Amino acid sequence: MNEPIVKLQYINITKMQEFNGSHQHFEQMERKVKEETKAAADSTKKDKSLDDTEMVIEASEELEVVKSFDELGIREELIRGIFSYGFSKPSAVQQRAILPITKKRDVIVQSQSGTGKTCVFTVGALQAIDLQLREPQVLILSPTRELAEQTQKVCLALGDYMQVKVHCCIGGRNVNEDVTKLEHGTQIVSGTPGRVFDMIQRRTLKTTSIKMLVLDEADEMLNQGFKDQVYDIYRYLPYGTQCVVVSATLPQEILDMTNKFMNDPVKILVKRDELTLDGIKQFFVAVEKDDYKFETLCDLYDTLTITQAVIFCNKKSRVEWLAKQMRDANFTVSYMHGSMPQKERDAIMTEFRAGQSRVLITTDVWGRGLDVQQVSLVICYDLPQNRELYIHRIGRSGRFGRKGVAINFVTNEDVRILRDIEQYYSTQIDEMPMNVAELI
Ligand SMILES: Nc1ncnc2c1ncn2[C@@H]1O[C@H](COP(=O)(O)OP(=O)(O)OP(=O)(O)O)[C@@H](O)[C@H]1O
Repeated sequence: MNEPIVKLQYINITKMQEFNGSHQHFEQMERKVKEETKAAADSTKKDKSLDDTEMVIEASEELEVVKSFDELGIREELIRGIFSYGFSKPSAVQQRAILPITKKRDVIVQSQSGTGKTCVFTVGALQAIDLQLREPQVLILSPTRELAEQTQKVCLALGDYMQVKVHCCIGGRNVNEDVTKLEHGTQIVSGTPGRVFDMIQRRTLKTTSIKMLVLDEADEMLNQGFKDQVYDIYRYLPYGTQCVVVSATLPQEILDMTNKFMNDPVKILVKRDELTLDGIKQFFVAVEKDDYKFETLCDLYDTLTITQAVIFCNKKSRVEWLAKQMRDANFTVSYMHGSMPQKERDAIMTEFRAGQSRVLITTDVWGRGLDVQQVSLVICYDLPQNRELYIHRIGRSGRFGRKGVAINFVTNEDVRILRDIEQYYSTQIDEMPMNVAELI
């Protein structure tokens, strides 16, 4: 299908330009620099805008660019929620993608990791619901329980002034809790496909009033592991349900699949050679053999703890093994994977989000969507098993314009895989410099 592609390019506007070189503004500039230094030090502050980062977005049609949240035409209480959450200005993707969702169009939203896609669909969802109606009206599906929970929290925070009821419907939790919440006024459901489908089949989750389906991390949701479940759920939704599909990576075969359930969607896409962010520096360490990785990691421990770090392994058993090795060598690390009891997973997430643990060893259960702004270093102890995962893993650092560093441990056999990733995304992965700590 040949669709017109409108290319919108946003070039860096330097801070100096804002002041136009005028001496009268010197004091103002000095104040601004001071303010910015303070803001940079407070890395949890959420007032940065990705609008002044170079971004290339491709859209399937001319899109209105809405430069402020006020201009979106959304409900007053929602605007209040957005501002009190700390968002002052929409990012590039938010400026383009929220409006078509509020106009009830089907939308495919791709943008680099950490650029604010969650806000796009949560604002869309919160605007869509009828607050008088105490029934599920929006269903948001995510591939992991932690991500579904994070999304629920963002919905609740942005919808703080709307008295909205948002339920997180995920496996590993008591079914009775779902039953109570779903039967008592839930308006937005954020969940994982297995439990959501279970609740639909039990008729606990009523689908008759659902008007919007969001597939977050859509390429993962439409992959073999989840596809059938997602289609099963889709069959229960009312005809004409609006559909929003979101991810940092959307390979062509996934875009092709969306034709089956989307109606003339607005497509906001990013070319693969624009997908890696300049703010995330990518490196490799040549370790020759797998046996040498552990020592390399120990050498890097001080660097890991400068802020927070996530270390990715490809297998759960490997996560456990590595955590034990590190602990035996007297390093403090926490670890998490998908076969741990949910209570334990929750506790580890809470600890890591609070900064009480600084180094997390994990699998790709942590690869997608999870947002901890303090993470500035990602280590691929094992290289990821596909190209998409690489983008998602490194995107756990450098959130919303912050600096990030990704370090890949590469054995002789891995070199080819890393070069393939480098070529595929037209990006640069250099040998790790000695002063890597300074980049964090
Ligand atoms: N307009 C904004 N102003 C300030 N901070 C924002 C804004 N929008 C989003 N953020 C923050 O940016 C961070 C990244 O946002 P989010 O998790 O939505 O990214 P994402 O694009 O969904 O990433 P991923 O591809 O990894 O899922 C979050 O901490 C969020 O609170």
